[in-house]
Amino acid sequence: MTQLDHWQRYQKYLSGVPAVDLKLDISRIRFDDAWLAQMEPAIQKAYSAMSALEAGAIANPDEQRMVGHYWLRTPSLAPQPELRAEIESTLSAIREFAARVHQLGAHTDVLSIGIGGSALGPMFVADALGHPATDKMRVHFFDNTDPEGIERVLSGLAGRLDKTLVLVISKSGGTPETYNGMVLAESAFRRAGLNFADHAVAITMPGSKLDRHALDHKWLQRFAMFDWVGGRTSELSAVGLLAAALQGLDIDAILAGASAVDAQTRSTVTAQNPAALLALMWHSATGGKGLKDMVVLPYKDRLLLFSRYLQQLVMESLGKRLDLDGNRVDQGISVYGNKGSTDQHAYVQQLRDGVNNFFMTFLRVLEDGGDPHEFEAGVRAGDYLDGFLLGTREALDGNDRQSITITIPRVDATRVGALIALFERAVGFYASLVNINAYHQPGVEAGKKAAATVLDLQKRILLALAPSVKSVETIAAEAGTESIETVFLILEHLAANRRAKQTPEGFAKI
Ligand SMILES: O=P(O)(O)OC[C@H]1O[C@](O)(CO)[C@@H](O)[C@@H]1O
Repeated sequence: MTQLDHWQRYQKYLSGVPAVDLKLDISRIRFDDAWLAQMEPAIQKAYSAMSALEAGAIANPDEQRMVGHYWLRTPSLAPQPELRAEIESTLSAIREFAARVHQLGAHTDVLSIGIGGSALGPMFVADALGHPATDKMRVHFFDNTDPEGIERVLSGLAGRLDKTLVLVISKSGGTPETYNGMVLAESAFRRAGLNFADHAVAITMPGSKLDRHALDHKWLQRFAMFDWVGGRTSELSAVGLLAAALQGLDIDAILAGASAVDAQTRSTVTAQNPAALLALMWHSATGGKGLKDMVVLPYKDRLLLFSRYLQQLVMESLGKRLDLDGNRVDQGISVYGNKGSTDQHAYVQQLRDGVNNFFMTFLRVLEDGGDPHEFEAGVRAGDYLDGFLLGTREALDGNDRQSITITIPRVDATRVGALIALFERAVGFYASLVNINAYHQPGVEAGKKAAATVLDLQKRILLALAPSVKSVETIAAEAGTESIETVFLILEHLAANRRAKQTPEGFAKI
């Protein structure tokens, strides 16, 4: 393809959301008009499915749930007046609560405890939009059950726990990692002579285990999560908005950015629908079978966590064994990436020259910000950054590596909302194209059950341990299992934590 061909193709397929100055360039994916025409009936079907979903259909058939994250930013679209009222009253409660906290000035820090969709969105938004000089409160996260990780965050809050507000976020209200984080936070407050309830806020479904705990212990406040919002699409519910409002971020602009993208991506004219084009490009690049990975490379430090956020949104939504008709399909698209140009000094070598098993999604931010220092005549740090992006895009293309480029003017609240909405809808469209349910996660449930089985086995192993050394095989038999390997691995962990004694012959009680 000549340089003139590139220019013409770029102009021909450029789309975007003018209301938020977002552009989508798909010209470096190798598709043609004939392929687009062939996909048109499938994408029209996806539009119909999406419109039914937005009208309140049971779009998650396995769990018999509506899927309503689009209503969060346009409550007037909610299919029932009670739902609209719930969204609006929760939003008002968030605004009022944050304003009150800021006004009282008693809290300087926020500790957000959650995992998966109850952490990745809040972490991404806090990092993308926060600034130490302007944030009204500092935000910290527990997003795991790693005791050392938790201790590290707590030590960063030492001396300020009395000024720390704790948000415990769990849609289900029963996620073990979040529960453990909550218990460890409670005990840190207790050790500091503080009443945890005076600092604690729950964000969960009404009636959940967490909701009952918060109610029983008279926590400061409870915010509702809705049954019809999935964890990975919950950033624009109380899950993400409360922490953002406390941090002092413009949550109305986040919602407006998302709403603007929603409005445009409801178009059934494919050339004017960037979310549909994105989904179609994923299909073209991966053969509709996940044959290539999605590498997400924002050339902007503030967007570093976007790829992590997208990892859950895309992979938990699209990674499915069965399609909607029950056929085995083993679907999904793998997502990874950090940021440019940093990653050019890490794995981009393989992308350019090695195995061609990916397509790139560049995120380009036009305004540089920061110090306009010129390193040489007319050349600033931001010129290097953009130059590296453009150069890498070209170099990859030159070696038959495909890419998509999304351009925004700056990383601000509007654009962050816009990016979230763009990818949420692209995921929904792609799921329709490959006929899967994007809104359940049966595989994760299996992992949770397996972990519970391991913990249960550990209890029996502890009972089987005695002062005299027993072989692993004996302990396994006494614990009532044939999984000798798992028994050994559990004992190895217990011994490393001085909860069992390991000898060459086996294990004993300490
Ligand atoms: O908000 P919850 O219910 O604690 O769930 C956290 C995460 O766990 C999952 O259910 C699966 O692990 C995610 O889908 C979800 O975002």
